[in-house]
Amino acid sequence: MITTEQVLSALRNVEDPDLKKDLVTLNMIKDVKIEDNKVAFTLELTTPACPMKEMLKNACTNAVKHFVAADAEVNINITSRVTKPVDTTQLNAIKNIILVSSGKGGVGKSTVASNLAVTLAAQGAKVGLIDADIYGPSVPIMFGLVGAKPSARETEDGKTLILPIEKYGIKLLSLGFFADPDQPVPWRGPMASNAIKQLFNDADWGELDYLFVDLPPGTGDIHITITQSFPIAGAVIVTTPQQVALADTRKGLAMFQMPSINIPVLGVVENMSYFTPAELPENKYYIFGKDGGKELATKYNVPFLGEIPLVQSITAAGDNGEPIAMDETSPLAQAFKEIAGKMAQQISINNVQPANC
Ligand SMILES: Nc1ncnc2c1ncn2[C@@H]1O[C@H](COP(=O)(O)OP(=O)(O)OP(=O)(O)O)[C@@H](O)[C@H]1O
Repeated sequence: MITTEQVLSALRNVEDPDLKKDLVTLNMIKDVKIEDNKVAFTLELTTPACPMKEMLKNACTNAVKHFVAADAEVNINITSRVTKPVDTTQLNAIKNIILVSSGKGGVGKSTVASNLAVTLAAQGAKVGLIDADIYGPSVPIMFGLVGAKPSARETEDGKTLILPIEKYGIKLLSLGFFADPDQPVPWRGPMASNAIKQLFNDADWGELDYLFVDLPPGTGDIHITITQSFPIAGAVIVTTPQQVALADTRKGLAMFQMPSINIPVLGVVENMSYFTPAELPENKYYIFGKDGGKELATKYNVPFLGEIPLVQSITAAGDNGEPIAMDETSPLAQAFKEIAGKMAQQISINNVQPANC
């Protein structure tokens, strides 16, 4: 007769390679049920985007068969409960705020933010996206919401909350929703900072696992406001491979690592890494240089999250209001899945509670 204790004891031999603890100590094994030689339990991961899902599942099965009974039939149900940084009481229902940043404009920051958001939402995470790009908010275009206006609701204590607009399962707010798309808004520093703060504090976000923030390019007032006003889980840095872009990216990255800002850099994404013609998908032309993003990540000792090729369909999808990662058949959906997985994994590592150590 197999017992729950035997199963748990076997699973103590399976370690989460990132969190460096066994799954039982990490409290990731739930609902163990045993009937004859049938062993069922739930494996609760720290993100639905976990890239090690299959590996951990196999390791659990092997551990039960090896340490308990070779003929055990193991049935594992995988769920997730996204973790949050240790000491955040502010914006409590938002577990992880992720800044998407770039040193230069036009390198694909909004494209990366939108596609990562879509990817995580498709995997079952609760996702929000704030477009804080005061110079050219692109989220309304990328989500087919040009001209959309969010509504508001009154709370019981008389406060007015903006209701984010929901599209593809993502809650969205953009500065672009509050301005005429054809009229440039000459934001002055304090005005822009206040508007951004409102998008966080005066909106009805509900519960979110990940809230992405598409920052303006460079390093400026908005960056300072956000990093000093809210608990940030980390920053994703987007660059292209050219030296001119990398030079600016270095500055952006160094800003997050300054002791006064001190925000974890979750990793570098290299966009427009190479050109691939649709008719010759095997051919890769490194027109802007090779491995610049990877080398930058190595130099600053931060993870390299992945490469995204330069392909026409990305622009077309963005312009049509459907981020490319929504198309599961596109190789880009796979690229974004890998990047999202590595990013979420990095957040989970940073969020390990000291109590577990
Ligand atoms: N990998 C890619 N392949 C082809 N086109 C791309 C790629 N990445 C981004 N683009 C296109 O490049 C343009 C700029 O991208 P995006 O708006 O994401 O950049 P950004 O860094 O957010 O710019 P901004 O500085 O305006 O905020 C868009 O038209 C987008 O569709």
